[in-house]
Amino acid sequence: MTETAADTLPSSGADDAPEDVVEVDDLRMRYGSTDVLTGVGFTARRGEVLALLGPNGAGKTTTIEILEGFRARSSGTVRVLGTDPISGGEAWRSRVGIVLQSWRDHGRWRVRQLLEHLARFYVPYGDPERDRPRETGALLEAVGLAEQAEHRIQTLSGGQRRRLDVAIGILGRPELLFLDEPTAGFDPEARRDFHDLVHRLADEEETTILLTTHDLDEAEKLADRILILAGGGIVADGSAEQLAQRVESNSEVKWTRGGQRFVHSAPDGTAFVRELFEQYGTEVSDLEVRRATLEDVYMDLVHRHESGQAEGAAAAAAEFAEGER
Ligand SMILES: Nc1ncnc2c1ncn2[C@@H]1O[C@H](COP(=O)(O)OP(=O)(O)OP(=O)(O)O)[C@@H](O)[C@H]1O
Repeated sequence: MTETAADTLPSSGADDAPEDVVEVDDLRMRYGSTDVLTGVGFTARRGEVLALLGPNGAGKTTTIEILEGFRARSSGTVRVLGTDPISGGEAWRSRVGIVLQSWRDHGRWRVRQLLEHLARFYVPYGDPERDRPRETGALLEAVGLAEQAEHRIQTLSGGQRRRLDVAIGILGRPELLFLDEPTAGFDPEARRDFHDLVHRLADEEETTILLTTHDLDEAEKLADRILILAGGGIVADGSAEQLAQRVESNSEVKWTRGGQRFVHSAPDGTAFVRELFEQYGTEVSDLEVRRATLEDVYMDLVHRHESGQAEGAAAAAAEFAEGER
């Protein structure tokens, strides 16, 4: 990332920008006679990282493509950076970053060459608040491709190509970044570097980030808020901790006493541990308490939807989101 004054100083004009970068209300999408989205609603604020989760075919890519302006919706209200994406012009597009599929068409180009070529698009849209485009050398460093700068794209590994996709997505220092399954094919180190990059973009540049992933661990690590899309609507909206509180699941308590390992499932883990210590005191060691994880929440909500309780789940989500505001 370039080290310019725009990186480190708070941007004056940004304070006037609307807090809600994405506003979606009653979004519906029908393909032929199939309703895929039947009333999606959510907002994303400046600098917020949102993970959109949901089973295969739930409509995550459809939702993102509508927000990107690549797909016309059937009905509903959508505002992205204050504009309806379907009528967003070039200036609007320059403020949005997109990481979709790999760039397969430019195999003979060199990494730096492609980035410098694409960077020209952003030159007319530079502004004092956000220095556009990023300087290529700093960008290559930020995504871990400095050593491959002069390599042809067709010689990159799958993970390196994905890093290039990310570089292309953030080249214009976007205010809003869409990432569709960004870490598919990343090794653990690349994944961690990418997570650091996402945190830096959100914290230092107040970039709003909307990502889709099937990796619940990744969603939990990256996202300020998690949205679960199932049955055509958002059935959960909140932080991982907030969602975990919604699921009535037992805590799993493990401990060792007299050289033996014990496991117990209790509705109230804290009360059980208190009793355990009252009874056995210092004989208890290696205590572990595991509460509901994001995976438990996800499974619970998606199964509830699949077993026909979708409306109840969606209504509970709306009520919960309202209570959190
Ligand atoms: N252009 C299209 N024409 C008809 N149906 C489509 C079209 N695009 C997507 N669909 C259908 O809409 C549904 C949602 O697809 P979408 O790709 O948005 O889901 P997704 O949540 O992103 O899935 P995945 O997790 O598998 O990527 C699927 O049933 C899909 O077959």
